[in-house]
Formats: sequence, structure tokens, C-alpha cells
Amino acid sequence: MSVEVLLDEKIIKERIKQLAKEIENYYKDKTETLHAICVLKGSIHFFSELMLNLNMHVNYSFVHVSSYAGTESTGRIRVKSWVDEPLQDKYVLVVEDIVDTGNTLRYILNYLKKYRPADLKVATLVEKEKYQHGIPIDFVGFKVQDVFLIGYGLDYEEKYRNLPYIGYLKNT
Ligand SMILES: O=P(O)(O)OC[C@H]1O[C@H](OP(=O)(O)OP(=O)(O)O)[C@H](O)[C@@H]1O
Ligand SMILES: Nc1nc2[nH]cnc2c(=O)[nH]1
Repeated sequence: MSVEVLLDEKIIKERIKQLAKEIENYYKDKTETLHAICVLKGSIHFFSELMLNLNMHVNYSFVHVSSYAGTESTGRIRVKSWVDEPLQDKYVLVVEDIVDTGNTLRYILNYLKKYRPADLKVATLVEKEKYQHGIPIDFVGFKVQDVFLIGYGLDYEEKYRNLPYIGYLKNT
């Protein structure tokens, strides 16, 4: 197996800089601190790089949810840890690494809405093109073809998260 690079480190970092500008622009008239929620584990690198590029006050929260076995969604979302601060009337940004079937994001948003935030937005580094999941995603880094991705936080059986680029496995 070899890794075929789809998005290299430079392209990823440039796009994240642009996304940070789009996000700053959206929140520019809001006086409240932004509550950014990192969806672990996959979002770790995207979240970190995005936050380092955001020129505004941000409060960090982390949730840990998982639903994949190998390359397939089990359709069952397992919550391993959840936000523990009040989000009512807050400006909340969910930060995902990838939206694929949309199951994970739908689950997270449904729960977060119950906290009655003032505003609830989503940023994802990658969105798979194939699905019509119907969830509005406010800030999208890249739309990609339907191939199982690894790297930059994305794993295959817990490996490859620490690759500095995004790619896919190829039989050689
Ligand atoms: O749109 P979906 O089909 O639901 O897929 C997206 C989710 O899949 C991955 O999480 P995973 O369950 O692999 O957990 P991990 O982040 O800990 O790797 C990824 O980080 C997203 O949260
Ligand atoms: N690693 C990885 N996790 C995912 N979760 C949903 N889609 C993907 C994918 O393409 N790669």
C-alpha cells in the first residue's frame, strides 16, 4: 500500500488561512467571544491551525465522538466526551475535519441546538461531494471526491493521523 497525496501541506495551510478570514469576517460585528468546538479526534490539526489563524477572541471546547470502523460508518455515534460549559446565548462554531455521510454532524448539531446558542455555525476542512445530507455547512475548506481519506488528523484504524497532508491509500 502506498499513500497518494490529494491535498498537500501548503495547499491545506493556505486554504485554512482563507477560511479564517471568512470566519473573522462573518463574526466581525459580534461582540461576544466565539465558542469553537473541536470534534475529536480527527479535527485536532485543522482546529489547531484554524485557531492560530483567527484574529479574534475564542473560547475552546472539545467533544469526542466516533462512528467509523475501518472505512465504513457504523451509523452509530459513540460519544466519548462532551462539552461541559453552558452554551446558551453563545456564538458557537463546530469545527469538523470531514463531513461524509453527515451522520456525525447531524447528531452533534441536534444536541447543541438544545443548549439554545445565539448562533450555531459549522466549519469543515473537507466535505465529500457525493452526499445530499442536507446539512448547511457554513465554511468548507475543500470538496472532494468519494475516496477514503487519511492524514492531517484523518485515520485508517488509528494510523496516518500525523501525516502533514491529506491523501488516500492505494494498492501498489
Ligand atoms: O459524516 P460522517 O460519515 O459521520 O463522517 C464524519 C466523521 O467521521 C470521522 O470521525 P470518526 O468516527 O472516524 O472518529 P475520529 O474523528 O475519532 O477518527 C470524522 O472525524 C468525522 O467526525
Ligand atoms: N479517515 C477518514 N475518516 C472519515 N470519516 C468519514 N469519512 C472519512 C474519510 O474519508 N476518512
